[in-house]
Amino acid sequence: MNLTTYPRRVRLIDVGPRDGLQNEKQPVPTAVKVELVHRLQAAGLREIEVTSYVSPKWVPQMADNHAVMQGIERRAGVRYSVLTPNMKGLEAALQDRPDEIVVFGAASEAFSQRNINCSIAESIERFAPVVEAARNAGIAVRGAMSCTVGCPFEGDIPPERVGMLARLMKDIGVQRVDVADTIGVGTPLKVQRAIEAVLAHYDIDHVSGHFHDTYGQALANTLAALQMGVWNFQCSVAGLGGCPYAPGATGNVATEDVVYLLHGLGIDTGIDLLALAETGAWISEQLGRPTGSRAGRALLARRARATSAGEQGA
Ligand SMILES: CC(C)(COP(=O)([O-])OP(=O)([O-])OC[C@H]1O[C@@H](n2cnc3c(N)ncnc32)[C@H](O)[C@@H]1OP(=O)([O-])[O-])[C@@H](O)C(=O)NCCC(=O)NCCSC(=O)C[C@@](C)(O)CC(=O)[O-]
Repeated sequence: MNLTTYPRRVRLIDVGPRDGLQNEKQPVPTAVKVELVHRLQAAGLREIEVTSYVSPKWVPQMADNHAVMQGIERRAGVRYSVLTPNMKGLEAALQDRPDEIVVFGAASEAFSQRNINCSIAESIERFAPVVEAARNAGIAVRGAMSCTVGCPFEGDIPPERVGMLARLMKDIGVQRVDVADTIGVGTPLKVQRAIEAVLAHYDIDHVSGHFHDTYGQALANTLAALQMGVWNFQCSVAGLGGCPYAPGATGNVATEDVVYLLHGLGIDTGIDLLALAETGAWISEQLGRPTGSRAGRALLARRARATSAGEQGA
């Protein structure tokens, strides 16, 4: 039997505090965001996307970026990243010393206009000085690439457009890129083609997968990316989230579900799955709804059954 070789370890970036919470209608208290970061790092996450320095008129939920960054107790070995769409965002972020900033562009013109109010070409012009200033300040730079398989306004996006965006990101000095299926319409082959187009410009160690789960394909897409050797993924605890400018899209694939898949494949993540499931249940309770993670729900239910059986046996 020809068994596929998977990476031996995988690095997960939990984007729950940022992507997960940015679309919440009710204000989420700063203290809850800070505690979420603390719980994620206690569960073993080594990369956390904490907040974004965007216009509070566009995304009110992230208006407390400074307070969140100042509130977290940083752990050695954990990388804290933040989104910065322009120089104004970077200047604000620099005061809080993130380890990494994220510029975010799109492979779709229509989405770029709706999300950041400019064309793809203009976005790259805006990002260039942001990338340069961040790198001069010793801060790493990631580039999020939205709509790499489909766009809520333009439909299917051909891989060549994704490759073109990756080249533009590379040209301005972005060190690694995320291949994002913003609205979760991708299926494994489409996702693999998008990644393949990016691999013409970035090596496999500098490409990550970011899959929303709208059509229930995110785990299959994760597996398809793993089969290509991708070993960095973004996901969101409890499956929180979605972009306010991507109508109809649901949250990211739940971190717990990805960890369950990876551990089942014998891949090391350094994450304590039960602690992560508890974190997913906790943040969902704070938001007043059940967790969106199936693995998280199942694990906690199994533990509750075991506890109750133990109590009855005692
Ligand atoms: C990019 C802008 C700012 C352009 O917005 P704009 O209106 O074109 O900006 P502007 O430069 O004309 O400025 C207009 C006003 O915004 C202020 N402003 C300008 N910049 C900032 C800033 N950085 N921080 C705070 N305020 C800012 C600026 O000071 C001014 O304030 P006013 O004079 O009117 O009071 C706006 O479109 C914006 O904030 N967009 C953010 C959209 C966003 O955050 N989307 C979600 C994140 S992306 C995502 O979720 C996808 C991802 C990454 O997860 C991957 C995937 O799944 O696809």
